[in-house]
Amino acid sequence: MIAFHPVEAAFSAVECAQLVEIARAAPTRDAGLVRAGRDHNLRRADLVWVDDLPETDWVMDRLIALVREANRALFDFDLQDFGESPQIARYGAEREGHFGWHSDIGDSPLAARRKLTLVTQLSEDVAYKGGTLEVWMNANVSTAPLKQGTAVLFPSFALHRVQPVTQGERFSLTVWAHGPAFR
Ligand SMILES: O=C(O)CCC(=O)C(=O)O
Ligand SMILES: [Fe+2]
Repeated sequence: MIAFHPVEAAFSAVECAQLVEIARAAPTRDAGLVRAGRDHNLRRADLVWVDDLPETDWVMDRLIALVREANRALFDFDLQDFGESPQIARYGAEREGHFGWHSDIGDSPLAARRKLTLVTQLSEDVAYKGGTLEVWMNANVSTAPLKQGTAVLFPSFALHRVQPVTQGERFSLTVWAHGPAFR
């Protein structure tokens, strides 16, 4: 089983910058978790849902193509739909934005069907300190490349975390692909 799969230049630098600007202009929600209730010790981030943002249809098209290709080449999961809006998260140093160890599979009917997670680095690596995304599988913890525009895909059941941002701010774009239970 593959721990995670990086895809370089999933989005161009110009596209990443554009998404960050659109997200900045939108009203944010405090990060909720897959289970109802908010635990700021577990996650501190500002969230916007891409479906709520203007002129972002191309984003979903790109994400679908990326997931399709990686799934065909590597994971071979039975995926059926993208039932949730992609999200853009901002982790800021002003409150040590972070996300502790978690799996993306949750209790709600939608979160329970998550099978593949894709996360794209929208910020330049020099824009922040800390903020590394780490994925724990097969007894190894792997760090996602920091390069702007690089995406990583991993099974949604894999434990992962975002280390606290200690300087600057980090933006990421996350989407989940859904399907029937593993069997
Ligand atoms: O921002 C990230 O790098 C990861 C986001 C994440 O794990 C999530 O939204 O479930
Ligand atoms: Fe996650």
